[in-house]
Amino acid sequence: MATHLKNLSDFSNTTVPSAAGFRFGIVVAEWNAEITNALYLGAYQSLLKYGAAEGDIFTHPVPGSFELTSGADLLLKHKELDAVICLGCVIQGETRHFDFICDAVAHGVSNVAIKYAKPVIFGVLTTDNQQQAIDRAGGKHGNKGDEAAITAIKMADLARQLQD
Ligand SMILES: Nc1c(NC[C@H](O)[C@H](O)[C@H](O)CO)[nH]c(=O)[nH]c1=O
Ligand SMILES: CC(=O)[C@@H](O)COP(=O)(O)O
Repeated sequence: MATHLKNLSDFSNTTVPSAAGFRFGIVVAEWNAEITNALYLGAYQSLLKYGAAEGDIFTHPVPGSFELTSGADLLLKHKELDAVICLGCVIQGETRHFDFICDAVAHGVSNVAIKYAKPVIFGVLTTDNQQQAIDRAGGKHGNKGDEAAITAIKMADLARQLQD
């Protein structure tokens, strides 16, 4: 379903488990900071809303979305976490650089998730222009950060259920 048909912050049709006791890493790209800061705010507030403790949320900036993979890997290597949320915003420019970054990050975070058997959430906007990003970072289509946080909670809860 395309985002314009589904608000990224609407979870009225689903059950969100409690986030209490889960430990979350968040890596945030500094590129397009006005967008990624909004994504972070949405994700952080969503984690708290569903019961995560402030002391269980570990946030680290990285230069750009390409470094989200390395950031997630370092967090999982050095900290006991239940999930990592990767937040970034890649906006099409004049060259094909956009394609390479988006592809690298999507595959990269997936590989980190498999490497550590931990949920690593792809909270990265990949847009044609700035307005599309604004619309998905707290604008008319909601906040991708909210969606990423809820996804992290659900996946951490699934992992805990399967461990028991
Ligand atoms: N153009 C965007 C970038 N570019 C930077 C890369 O992510 C990376 O930091 C650089 O290539 C050095 O490795 N990053 C974004 O997050 N968003 C962009 O629109
Ligand atoms: C996604 C990018 O790296 C891009 O915004 C950089 O812009 P350009 O392709 O014009 O160099």
